Amino acid sequence: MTTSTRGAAKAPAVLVLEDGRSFRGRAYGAVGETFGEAVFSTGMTGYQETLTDPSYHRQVVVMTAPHVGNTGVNDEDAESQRIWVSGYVVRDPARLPSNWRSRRTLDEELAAQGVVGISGVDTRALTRHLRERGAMRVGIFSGNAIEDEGVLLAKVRQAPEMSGADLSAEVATKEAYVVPAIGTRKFTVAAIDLGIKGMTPHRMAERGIEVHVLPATATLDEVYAAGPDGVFFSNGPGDPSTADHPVSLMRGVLERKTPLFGICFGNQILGRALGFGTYKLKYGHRGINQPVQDRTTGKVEVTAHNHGFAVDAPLDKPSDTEFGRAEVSHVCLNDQVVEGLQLLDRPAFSVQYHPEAAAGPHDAAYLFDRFVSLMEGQRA
Ligand SMILES: NC(=O)CC[C@H](N)C(=O)O
Repeated sequence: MTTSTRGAAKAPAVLVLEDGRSFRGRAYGAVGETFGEAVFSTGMTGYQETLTDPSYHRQVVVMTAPHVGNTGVNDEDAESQRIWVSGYVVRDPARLPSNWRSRRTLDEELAAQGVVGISGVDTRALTRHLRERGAMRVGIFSGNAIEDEGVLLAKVRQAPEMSGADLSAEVATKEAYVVPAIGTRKFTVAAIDLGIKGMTPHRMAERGIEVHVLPATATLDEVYAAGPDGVFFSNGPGDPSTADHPVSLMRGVLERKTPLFGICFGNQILGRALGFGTYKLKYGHRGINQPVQDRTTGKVEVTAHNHGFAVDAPLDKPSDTEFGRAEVSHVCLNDQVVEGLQLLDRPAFSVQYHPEAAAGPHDAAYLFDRFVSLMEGQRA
């Protein structure tokens, strides 16, 4: 669908939203056409981690930071083997990246991986539009892909929606693999890969955890084959209302009372496993500066987010669920969205945001320590 052309940064490009609004600019990265859900990220740094986060599969990411690409692309910061965003929208790309770790320009990297982008867009105007109208489908067209806007709009309206999309299996590992503990191995964790970011097993390994990363399709027997002290459910793309297999897998883990931790998609899956609903946010939370309150301590942390869906659970009091009492442990202070869940009668909790902090502030690193405490508690 896309053709990558080196040095074609000057080709004209157009971005067309499904409600008919369009923005003109220049090609950035590959030249061709692409579609996805238009979402915006407010992170001022960490574009390489964003681009390679599998949770962005089928999304066209709009950067509110006006300058992107300043530190180029290095060989250390990718969160997975490839770029997952389906398109990239920036205002003013760096003409000359500068960083001691930089190996190539972002423009070159996007082109090499066939990712169609657009530059020269008033990304703040586009973001305000998405905030008012909500996340929606979008197409980016450049070079020969540019046609009459009515034709382009019809193509955008034929692209698949994010609601109802079941995407984990498209991004997750096909084969199980092990991330060894750093130093002495203290615990073994089975991590269900629904689109896991590389930093997540690393944060566990730093705490003496040997992480057995398993495909999204893993069975309960496969989960327990590693003899895990705990089970982890990762972040991932798509609509949590479609994640029936991970939900039933998690219910099996909850029944056995094995310590359980979930991040982002994993939080939505815990919500569903407990009988709560999930819903689509108007435009989601994406960036590295979202204020969240840990209601168990009252502390506020500044956190990294990337979610378009959320759990619908009562904030005011614990709920009685099939697995005992559950409460909302964390809440976003911008909009009161549920950002964490915990069970009061079993060793299980999850957060909607990203304590692995890649990119982002490290305020929430304590959550990995909480997981370790749960596993220690189970041994005592
Ligand atoms: N980062 C994630 O795990 C995202 C979860 C889910 N796909 C959402 O958009 O809400």
